[in-house]
Amino acid sequence: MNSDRAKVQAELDSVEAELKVVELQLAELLKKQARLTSNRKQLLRRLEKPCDSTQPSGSGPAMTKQELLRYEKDDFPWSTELKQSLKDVFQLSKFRPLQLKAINLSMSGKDLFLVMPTGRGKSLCYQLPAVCSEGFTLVVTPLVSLIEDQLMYLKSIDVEAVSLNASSSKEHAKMVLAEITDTKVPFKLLYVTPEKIVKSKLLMSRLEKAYSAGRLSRIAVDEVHCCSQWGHDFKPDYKLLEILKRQFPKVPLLGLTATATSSVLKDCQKILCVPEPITLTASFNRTNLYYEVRFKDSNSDDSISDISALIKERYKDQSGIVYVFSQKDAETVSADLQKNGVKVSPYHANMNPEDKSQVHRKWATNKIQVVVATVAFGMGIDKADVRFVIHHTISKSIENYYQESGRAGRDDKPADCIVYFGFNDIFRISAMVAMEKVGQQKLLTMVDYCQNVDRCRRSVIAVHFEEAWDDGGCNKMCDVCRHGNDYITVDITQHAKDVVQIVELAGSLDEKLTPLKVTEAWMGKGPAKRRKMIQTTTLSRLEVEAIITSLLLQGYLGEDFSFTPYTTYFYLKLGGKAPLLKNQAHSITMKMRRTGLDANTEDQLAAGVKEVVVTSQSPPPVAPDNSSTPPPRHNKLIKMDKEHQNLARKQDKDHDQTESQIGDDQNDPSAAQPTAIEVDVEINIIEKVNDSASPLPPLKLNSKPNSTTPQKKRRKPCTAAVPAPSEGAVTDSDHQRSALVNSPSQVSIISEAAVDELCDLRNYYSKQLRRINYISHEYLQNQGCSDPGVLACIREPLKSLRLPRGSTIARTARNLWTRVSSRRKLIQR
Ligand SMILES: Nc1ncnc2c1ncn2[C@@H]1O[C@H](COP(=O)(O)OP(=O)(O)OP(=O)(O)O)[C@@H](O)[C@H]1O
Repeated sequence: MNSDRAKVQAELDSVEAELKVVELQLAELLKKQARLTSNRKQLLRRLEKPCDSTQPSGSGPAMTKQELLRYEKDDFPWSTELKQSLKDVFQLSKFRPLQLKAINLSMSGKDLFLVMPTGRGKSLCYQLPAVCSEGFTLVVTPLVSLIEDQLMYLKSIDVEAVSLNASSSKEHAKMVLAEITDTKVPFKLLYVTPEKIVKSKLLMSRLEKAYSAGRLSRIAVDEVHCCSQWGHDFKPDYKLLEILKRQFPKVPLLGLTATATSSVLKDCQKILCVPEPITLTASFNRTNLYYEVRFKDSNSDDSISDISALIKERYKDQSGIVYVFSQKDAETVSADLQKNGVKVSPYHANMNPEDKSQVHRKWATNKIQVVVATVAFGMGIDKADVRFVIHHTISKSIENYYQESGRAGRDDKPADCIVYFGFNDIFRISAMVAMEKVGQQKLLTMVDYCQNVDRCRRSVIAVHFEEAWDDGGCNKMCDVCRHGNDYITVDITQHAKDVVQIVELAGSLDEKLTPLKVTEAWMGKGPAKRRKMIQTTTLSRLEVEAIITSLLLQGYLGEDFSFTPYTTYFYLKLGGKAPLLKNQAHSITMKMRRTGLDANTEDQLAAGVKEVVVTSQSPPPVAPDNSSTPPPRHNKLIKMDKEHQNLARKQDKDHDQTESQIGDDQNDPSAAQPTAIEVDVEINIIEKVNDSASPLPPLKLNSKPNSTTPQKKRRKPCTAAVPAPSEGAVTDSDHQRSALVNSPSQVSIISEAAVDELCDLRNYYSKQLRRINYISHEYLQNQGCSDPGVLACIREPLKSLRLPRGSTIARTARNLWTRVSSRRKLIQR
């Protein structure tokens, strides 16, 4: 009954495990379906409409393409003044794409979201209307430094602008507040930080007065993506800006951003209470920027010397920025570059304001060539001739990367954006963004951008901004398009299993492994104890890291964090897709850059290719038929396989020898019995029990086999009942067994109750051994022998009391007997 239940339970467990795998596969397929459906929708939309760089918001008022085209014209009542001011005030000859349309829409009183890449001239879209309108424009900007930059610029072109922020003096604030309600208000633009709007009741009351008097002509919310938690730069005060539309419903609002996706914009629209804004999105394709990813080697990080060489040679006398991860990195990288003869200065948030503006000034006037900066050096940096932006560490998201790298080439001339991608950096950043809502997700998109070896980099960026750029438009302005398909497609299923096994093993030992520990364990550098239990690899560190990264990206591994008051630790855990690896049919591939792989490594990787190796030059080789032969593995694994085979062969040999010994025994007439019944004691399966073959009536022992595994055949009840011996003292039953003890039960092993007997024998001998051990131990100690070697030697046989798998009853019984005898001899000596 119990064995039936166990059987059913085992089957149920297996069905449940399979169901889990199917569920995961379904989830994967559903995800794929959603992706494809959305892709189809976008493509259909593109087919329906003639192609244009502007995309009216789907949520906006039903404005047709034709109607929107109207706003590109210059026959509006304000058009002449616009043209004049563009030239006279801003000293610009013509509009850039989308500027005129945005300005006309805003001048017409429409609410508008303008999504335009960094450096393309968003500011003009509210500055020019401000100059050409009555009253003033309220501009909400997140940073005081940004405000100061804008004020400086506007002052230089004689446009009156003022600001109110936390650092404004009392007198200045008083003067500005008074001017807001002055009908002869002299300024055209009022810049404020969001917290000023949220916290200053006085400011709000003055703005209400200006609104009633019709003097508040427009509201511009710069960096509007900061409203949304889904954006990469969420700022809590932005969330409270809903007050603007609530208090000033008739004033047109213009939201500006360089990086918002449509879901972020939808969120912003809701937060700002703008019911039906028109969204204009300019193409994000900065055709003059060259994108490249370089790999940092964890063994010998030579990124600094690489960067120094680039700056001194390729970018000689050209201006650039090197972005780093932390303030400390800013100092050290800057010092290292200086040592290498590059004119640089660090820049980070912890510097005092004078030092910051001094560095900014020196860089802007080309007194220093490079600023080594954290992201604090960002918004408002408007130097036209930046020829390179190098990321010493990856950014925390594609949006961040796009914006940071986008500070290059604002003058539309060619410029380079290079990122150094290091395995360890992923986890430094991951720990940093652990508390952010979608921090990990966004970081992984950046990692994917870097790990990618086959898709045009600008089209990866495009997908992120929901644009569709075809690779043809890249003009070899990214490393992938420039160097062709220099990659191999590798089947990493076995590698994945090995890595997952390492993480699984750690989990079972209640251990957490950092990515470094996983890497080292897999490369065979962990503790010897663990090394024995896992499959190690001889792949190079770079490949090992690439595979682990790929498993993280594909969801076979996941992130696990542990927080202390001072730091956040990152560990690897099993990802949601790890159970799929239990399915034999499941396979994983990854594309790996060929450049940098040495021939040996490439062979090792290629050996694991089950499917195809693709390069643009060579046709795909025919996939080997792996139905009968397992795929070759790389050297170390092959070596391990060989070791396993040798061990197996040795075991077979031992087995044969033992069998032949048994054969010899069987030649002994006293032992001449029908063939011994082969019983796998561990799983307790009785192949066949021949009742009639029993020469002696079977012995019935009370104790039952300690096994839960179902048995194939019920044994016949035995008649001769012998009570089990009690622990310690020699009992009557011990004496009853004397026959058994004095001979290795060669007779009983072929009886129909052989298995029962064996188990009972085992119990019996076990107790005997324990007793003998105890006595011998005492005895030896009494004799003054406490030599640990002797004691260990006595104890040793006790450790292996479990019967080996595949052993015959005869062999096992004899083993036990030999042990008992040898112990006895030892005591008697
Ligand atoms: N029509 C134009 N013709 C030539 N230059 C222009 C034009 N419009 C703007 N610019 C210049 O482009 C540069 C960038 O403009 P602006 O600072 O407004 O960009 P932005 O889109 O706001 O960038 P960011 O997102 O970094 O703030 C400025 O130097 C500006 O003078």
